[in-house]
Amino acid sequence: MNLDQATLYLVVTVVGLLMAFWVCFMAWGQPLGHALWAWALALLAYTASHVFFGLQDFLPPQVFLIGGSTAYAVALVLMLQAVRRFQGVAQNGRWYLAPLLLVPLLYALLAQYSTVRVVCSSLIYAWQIGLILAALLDPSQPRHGRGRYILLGAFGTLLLTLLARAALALLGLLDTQTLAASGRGLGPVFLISLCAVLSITLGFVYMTMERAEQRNFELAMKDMLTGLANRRAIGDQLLMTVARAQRQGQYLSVLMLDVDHFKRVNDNFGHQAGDVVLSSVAQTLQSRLRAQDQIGRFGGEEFLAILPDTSLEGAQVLAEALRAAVEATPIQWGVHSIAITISIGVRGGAITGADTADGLVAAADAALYRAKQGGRNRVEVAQAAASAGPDLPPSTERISKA
Ligand SMILES: Nc1nc2c(ncn2[C@@H]2O[C@H](COP(=O)(O)OP(=O)(O)OP(=O)(O)O)[C@@H](O)[C@H]2O)c(=O)[nH]1
Repeated sequence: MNLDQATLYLVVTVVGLLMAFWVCFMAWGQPLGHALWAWALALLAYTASHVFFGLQDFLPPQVFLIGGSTAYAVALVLMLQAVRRFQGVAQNGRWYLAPLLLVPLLYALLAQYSTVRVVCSSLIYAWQIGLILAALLDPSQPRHGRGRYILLGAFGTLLLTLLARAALALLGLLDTQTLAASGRGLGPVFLISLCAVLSITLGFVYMTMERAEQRNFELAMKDMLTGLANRRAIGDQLLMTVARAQRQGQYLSVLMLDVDHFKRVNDNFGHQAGDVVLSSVAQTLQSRLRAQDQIGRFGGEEFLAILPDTSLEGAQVLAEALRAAVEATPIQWGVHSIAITISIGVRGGAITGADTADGLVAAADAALYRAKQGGRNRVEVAQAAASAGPDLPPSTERISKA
């Protein structure tokens, strides 16, 4: 492919600088350790490598080849760092920095062996990209997100291009002498490299935005202390589940759970201990629910569990199991073992068209109230009339007003 080299390098340089500028713009206001800053630096190094090659008519061959190749290795090191910073994980060992030494040495020491240099440099870059791909495929990291797939595709293409370059050079199908003397003939490689760098930058920015969106969603819907759904999220969930149960004529049970004498925990051991107790109780409860069940923090030390397709008897058995599990799991706080119990109100069974989310919660709440009155650490079932409301607690519109 005959491409005007000067134009190509100019395009790559301008596009590289523009992308670096936009990534800096997005990173503005973030701490310097933020992944976007590392990515912006990577783009600058990538651009610098093409500036070196673009100045090939004005620089001695050794200078533009060593400078350009080393800057490219720097760009890949920084991209790996950016991915690891994004993941909040440190890269193991220091081996990933080796190309910063190997590449210039390769070009300085093996000046006359152009084929060896092209093959070795391609393999070194391919190894660097392999490290980035391994980081992206790290099983300890979340495996979803379209940005990650864009990065995998683009880095994968780049890796195959470099391996093909090494293979062609080895087979004598690439004129490495001309490459070494002038850098000419690199056109197709740089064109693919430009497309790949555009794609991976798009993928990286997209990945960052996806995570910001996910964090915002979690902030809006999750209780930060316990990690459970917050009141709004569990309320929304209940509205949807009630509508579905009514449509499909299914059972639906609701549990209202409240930690007994929680104020004493705060008073005796401090607020921090109270927080630990709450998150530990939340974990115990959640670990005993089925996948289809939902639980959320409804108030200070109060939890709401939604049990779709569950009869009253089933809900009673589960409530008793939850009560026993919390009682059997004292919470360690320094040298203290804090014994915790919960009281549970159950509203279970068939749902009619007249039932509402507020009504179910109010009925479970009334049953909880009786469990507290009855001595705590017990399960009480809502009476049939409870949802009509004779002995309901003051606020009976706890979902629709949430
Ligand atoms: N540590 C901590 N305490 C909380 C949190 N939210 C609410 N509380 C406290 O929970 C306590 C609830 O006290 P009460 O409503 O009297 O209930 P209780 O002591 O559990 O008594 P019963 O429910 O009647 O058994 C209050 O002291 C609140 O300050 C929280 O997020 N962290």
